[in-house]
Amino acid sequence: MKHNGGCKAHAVVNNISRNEHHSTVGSKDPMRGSRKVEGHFRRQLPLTECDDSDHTERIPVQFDLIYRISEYISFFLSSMATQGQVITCKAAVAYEPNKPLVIEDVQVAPPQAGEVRIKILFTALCHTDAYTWSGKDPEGLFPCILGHEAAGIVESVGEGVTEVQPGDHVIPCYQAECRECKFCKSGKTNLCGKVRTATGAGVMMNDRKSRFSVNGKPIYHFMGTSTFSQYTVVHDVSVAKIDPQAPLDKVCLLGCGVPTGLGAVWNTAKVEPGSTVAIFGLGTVGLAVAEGAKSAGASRIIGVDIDSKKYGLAKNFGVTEFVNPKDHDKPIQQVIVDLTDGGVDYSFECIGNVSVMRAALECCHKGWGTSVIIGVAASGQEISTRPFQLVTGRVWKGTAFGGFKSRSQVPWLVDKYMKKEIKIDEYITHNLTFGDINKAFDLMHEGSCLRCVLKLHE
Ligand SMILES: NC(=O)C1=CN([C@@H]2O[C@H](COP(=O)(O)OP(=O)(O)OC[C@H]3O[C@@H](n4cnc5c(N)ncnc54)[C@H](O)[C@@H]3O)[C@@H](O)[C@H]2O)C=CC1
Ligand SMILES: N[C@@H](CCC(=O)N[C@@H](CSC=O)C(=O)NCC(=O)O)C(=O)O
Ligand SMILES: [Zn+2]
Ligand SMILES: [Zn+2]
Repeated sequence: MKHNGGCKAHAVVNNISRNEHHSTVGSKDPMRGSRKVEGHFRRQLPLTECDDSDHTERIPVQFDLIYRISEYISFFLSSMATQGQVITCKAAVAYEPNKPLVIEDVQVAPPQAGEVRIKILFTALCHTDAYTWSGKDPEGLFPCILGHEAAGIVESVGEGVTEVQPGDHVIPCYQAECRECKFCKSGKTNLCGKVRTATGAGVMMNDRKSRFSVNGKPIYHFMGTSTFSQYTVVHDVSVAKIDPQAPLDKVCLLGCGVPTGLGAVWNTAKVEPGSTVAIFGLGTVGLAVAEGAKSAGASRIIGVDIDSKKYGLAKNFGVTEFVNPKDHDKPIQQVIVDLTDGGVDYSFECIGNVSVMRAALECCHKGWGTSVIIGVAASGQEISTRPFQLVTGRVWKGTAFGGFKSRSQVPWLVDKYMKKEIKIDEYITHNLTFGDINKAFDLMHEGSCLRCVLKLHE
């Protein structure tokens, strides 16, 4: 007799089926159906139908456990062979601003004290990677290995690392959390000061040197993560250990864009039920703001984008109305003020355009409206408005990683995804292999691409 969905084992079967289905959407994965001992492939095991007897109901659970143990042993043995050694692997090197990334053999040194070497299995591309690659980031250094939205497995750890070990499934976090510095202890911010000077300078804290090189020439790290590499080295305070059952080809998105949008609403703005919200820019970050606002009970969620095609998609994330500034002669802030009886309660800038940041502030309601800057603007750009806008009660804020404390809260976000309480799959519009990374950047500039996930190992 076929299962009817009521048993515990069936829940596991459903979970596996769901992940298997989504992992293949839009993908021509030659590994599909194989038993590759890595991340989400574990889910692609053939499952026998379960029936109502206790015996057959337990089969998928036991199978899953056995597979997890064998996966762990296999990974442990392979990492024994590489621990303490330089690993030569493929990485995408950005040699100069805007010049195509070059996939080549890179030497990755072993982790030193307080460092973790991670085998990156999947990485997505974020607009900030393109921003730094464009040469407009004042902290941008070349040659470097970009990438900061990824998931992988710990290969080896340096001296003194206690919170992760080889085999752990992890998400590298560009925003560290040491729990000891004055930022971490303040309880007022998710920013951490422990390794920030090093990550901004493209090196590791210990010796202020890079762990990456090509034929002896150092290559800079980026954002303390450098996930466009099959192996990377990060500080231990920048590693979130996650549920090993989570599909790494999905939860890699929890390294940046999705938490940023959700957290901007939940942590930074603290949107209340019934609030009105305007979102400028409906890319992944803006759509995650919409998702967060919907879950917070916002009554109206107005999406603003110069690409009208975004509206159809945005409705699925909670956007209730859409405005294209190109359809109006009036300034966009005036359009929104007129639509909302004096302005919205909260607005979010998710583009990185300083003129739009001004509009986002000025479309907020007098007396209490709060605008949150999320977008990253180019070097030399500055924001401006009449101080009267603030004198009359509007509040201007900004957010990094949505105010989430990375090591503590990324695992919580993974659990929320596993419980289907937050979306991830819906943001993934494209899946490509690592060799197609330059094509993935081209796609990013097309309106139809939200997130493109790259598979780093065949
Ligand atoms: N503060 C933080 O922690 C983070 C900031 N970011 C930044 O957030 C921004 C958004 O990132 P993504 O969603 O990945 O980018 P995206 O490029 O996918 O989305 C931007 C959207 O803005 C729209 N747009 C462009 N110009 C516009 C204008 N003048 N008016 C209205 N809409 C306009 C585009 O059509 C697009 O839909 C970027 O600047 C990125 O660097 C990203 C992640 C974290
Ligand atoms: N390097 C840039 C600033 C880039 C920036 O603002 N980064 C965001 C994250 S963007 C992710 O996609 C951030 O969290 N900033 C806080 C931080 O400590 O870096 C510049 O110098 O302008
Ligand atoms: Zn990002
Ligand atoms: Zn800290």
